[in-house]
Amino acid sequence: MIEIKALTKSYENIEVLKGINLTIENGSIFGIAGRSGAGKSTLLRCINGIETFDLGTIKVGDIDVGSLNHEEMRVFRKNTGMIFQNFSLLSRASVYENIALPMKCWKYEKKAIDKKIKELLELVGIPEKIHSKARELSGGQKQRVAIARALTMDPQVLLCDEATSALDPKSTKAILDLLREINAQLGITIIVVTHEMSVLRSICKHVAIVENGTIEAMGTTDKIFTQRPQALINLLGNKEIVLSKNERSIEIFYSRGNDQILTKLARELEIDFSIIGGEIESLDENSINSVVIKVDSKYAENIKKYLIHKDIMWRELFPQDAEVDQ
Ligand SMILES: Nc1ncnc2c1ncn2[C@@H]1O[C@H](COP(=O)(O)OP(=O)(O)OP(=O)(O)O)[C@@H](O)[C@H]1O
Repeated sequence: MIEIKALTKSYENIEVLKGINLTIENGSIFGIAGRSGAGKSTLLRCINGIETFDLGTIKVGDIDVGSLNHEEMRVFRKNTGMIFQNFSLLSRASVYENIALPMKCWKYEKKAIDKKIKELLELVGIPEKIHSKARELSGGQKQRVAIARALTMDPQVLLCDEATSALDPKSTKAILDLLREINAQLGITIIVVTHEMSVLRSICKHVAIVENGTIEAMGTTDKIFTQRPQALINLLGNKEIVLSKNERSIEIFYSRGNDQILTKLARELEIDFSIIGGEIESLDENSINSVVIKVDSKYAENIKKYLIHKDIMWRELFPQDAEVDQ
């Protein structure tokens, strides 16, 4: 378990983390979201000891990160792998050389290095690239190499700082699938810092939203995206909905198990509605998509009852100042 209590951190006189409290269970995939400058990366760097902090405690398992001396910190860092948006590879070096780096630092034998690199390249799905130069790889392949390098020391925690932000949607999906697989196969706790809602919705079970150095919302991803605390709305921006009198708007959240909900709703209740918005991230088992419908207000209560009966998450959306017939 990672336990952060009352963590504060300043750069010169500016406090960028203002009393962070956070608990992350072992083996979970935990998302940290927030606007640029909110303090997400600083928090991540405090967790793995790259950055010192002023007050509070960070415990990773039974290790009290703030109390480690130089040598203990070196050993501790073996236990936390990290990947970045820009991959941080040596571009002229080969895939083999890039992945071998941490093991060479720890003076592993060549035989052990060869074996580990072979295993890791199988795991990340690019065994044939072992002798390619890093600069010859696509973005997604580079991130696979970075993931392999981050796993060389068999860490229990993998920190991902905007790891998919530089990738196209297809590569993003492939890297997220890989992270999910690594989490399931190796039981590694993964902390994902991102500003992309689709990343949170696709792989994180729990989410914390950081605003200006404090955690303003925290909970399961389902709960955060259905209850939409103010911090999420600030991050997403409000949906613009135009309703005329006698119209209502309902947002319906669904996953792969109930992706036919709209057609069933229309057929079983014998009603018409318009689709006026939505966010379809993917149809993975775990991801939650949403669709916004506009209906005649006389159908609204029946629709809500139907969704409750079917155990489907929903919420009613109100325009700021449209004339809604309450
Ligand atoms: N080394 C540093 N020295 C001084 N100020 C810093 C340093 N690193 C970060 N900051 C400041 O701390 C604040 C938080 O930065 P941080 O990088 O943690 O935010 P972030 O939420 O990760 O943003 P982004 O998504 O843009 O990376 C910012 O105001 C930033 O300018």
